[in-house]
Amino acid sequence: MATPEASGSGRNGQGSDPAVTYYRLEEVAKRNTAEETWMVIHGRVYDITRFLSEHPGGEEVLLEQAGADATESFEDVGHSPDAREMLKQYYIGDVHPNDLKPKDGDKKPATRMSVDSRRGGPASEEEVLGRQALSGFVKFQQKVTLPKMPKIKRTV
Ligand code: HEM
Repeated sequence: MATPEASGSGRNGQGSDPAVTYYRLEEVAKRNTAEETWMVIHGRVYDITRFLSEHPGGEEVLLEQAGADATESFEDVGHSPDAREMLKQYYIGDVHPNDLKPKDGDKKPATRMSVDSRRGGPASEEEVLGRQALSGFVKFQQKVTLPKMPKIKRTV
């Protein structure tokens, strides 16, 4: 390793599991050849160099994803439970927490929030304008119609 930063993979504190080796995506990206092939699947880093020639789906598809996050491609293929089990043999560590995209767990809630802003997300511009228009209309209606309302005369 050239610089301490580059070898900064190693173990890392900051609320992370000390038993796990964390890798920066920058480091994973360097392992993008048939001589050294790493890939990320669901936030975990795999060294699949020795698996390349054994992959039932062929070497080429793996090399296309080498050094990158292959989660989507891996899932798109609909790999069997056996294939998922195989992953364990090649696991070398986790993606460094600072490099984790808010994707894995947070993507879906974020989408839901944008659809349903009552869950705490910021209201869209249209929604704000809509609310303002509605409240303006109600105020206008009160001003216009209330004075014209007939007074109820008590007869008793
Ligand atoms: C280290 C990660 C991977 C492992 C352990 C793995 C393992 C396997 C296994 C065991 C199969 C046989 C079918 C099954 O059991 O599901 C398979 C098929 C296949 N895999 Fe992977 N795979 C990996 C990554 C990938 C990636 C990243 C891609 C795509 C970019 C991919 C594409 C395919 C394709 C196209 C097939 C053939 C499916 C078919 O012919 O039905 N695999 N893989």
